[in-house]
Amino acid sequence: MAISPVVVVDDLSVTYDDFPAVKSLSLQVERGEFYALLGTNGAGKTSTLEVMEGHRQPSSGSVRIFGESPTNRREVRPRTGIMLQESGFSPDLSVRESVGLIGSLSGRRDDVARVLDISGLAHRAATRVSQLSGGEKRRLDFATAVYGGPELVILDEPTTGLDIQSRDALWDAVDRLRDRGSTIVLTTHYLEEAQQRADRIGIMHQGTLREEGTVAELTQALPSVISFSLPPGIPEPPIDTVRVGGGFHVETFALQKDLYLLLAWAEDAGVELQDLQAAPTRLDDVFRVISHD
Ligand SMILES: Nc1ncnc2c1ncn2[C@@H]1O[C@H](COP(=O)(O)OP(=O)(O)OP(=O)(O)O)[C@@H](O)[C@H]1O
Repeated sequence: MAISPVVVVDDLSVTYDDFPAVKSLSLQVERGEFYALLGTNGAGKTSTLEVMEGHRQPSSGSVRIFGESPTNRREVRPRTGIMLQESGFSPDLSVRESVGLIGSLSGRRDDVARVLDISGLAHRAATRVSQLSGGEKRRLDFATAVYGGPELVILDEPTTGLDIQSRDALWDAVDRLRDRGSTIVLTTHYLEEAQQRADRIGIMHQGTLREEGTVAELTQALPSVISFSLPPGIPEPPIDTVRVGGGFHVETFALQKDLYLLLAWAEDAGVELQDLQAAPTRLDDVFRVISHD
């Protein structure tokens, strides 16, 4: 029997007054998959996630989570952990009490001390929420989302405002959830996080999904770049170059072959290639092309 996708977004539109924020968006996230939804500011990512979370009604189209409407809280909530961009905690509760309370409302079970530990909040367990720093509040958001190891975890810009150690700790915790089979939906403006971790990436711009695929699929349409400088008086190498500033760029779909040609020429001519760099196409490059208009 085929396993149905965990998230199905079908022809979704979200309109605010007359403004179309999400336009006919369709995507699916399979069980165990890590899906990153990327896009420019205002592309419609949060609006899409809010419908997935059951916090917003679609203007048209539909979203199904585990085959159910996201507003069917009894079915969906115990299986879904959500880290919003902003969430409301009672300022007078301690961190331990907040995780225990919100965790138990999810209908899942867990050991509060364990959750505090993986979220980097063990040393703040007795601190009141009102006394947490911005980064510590993000960790608390994360703690409540991963409480009980939900089957689906939705993370809306989870690492914004976190220092590098906290980011590493957060991704370690997400890796452990994935090892146990959880499905992850992420939005982030840190493209390298998506490039390193996501199985598939969707790139939104102005309300529509412009591209979708693995990192390899998304980057293959754009060339890799070799860049270098030459000492004065040296003739140009026998491959197509573009002058950029004081140096040269080679745009290529055959990185290994062209790099070899360049290095062989430099070796034969006794030329030192200065500032040599050979970079495969990055997600940033794809993102820039898509979000140009
Ligand atoms: N409640 C609202 N009322 C009116 N317009 C809204 C509302 N919420 C969002 N918008 C508009 O809808 C568009 C999409 O917003 P959304 O927050 O979904 O984008 P986003 O991709 O998450 O952006 P960012 O990366 O900046 O968080 C934006 O132009 C935003 O101004």
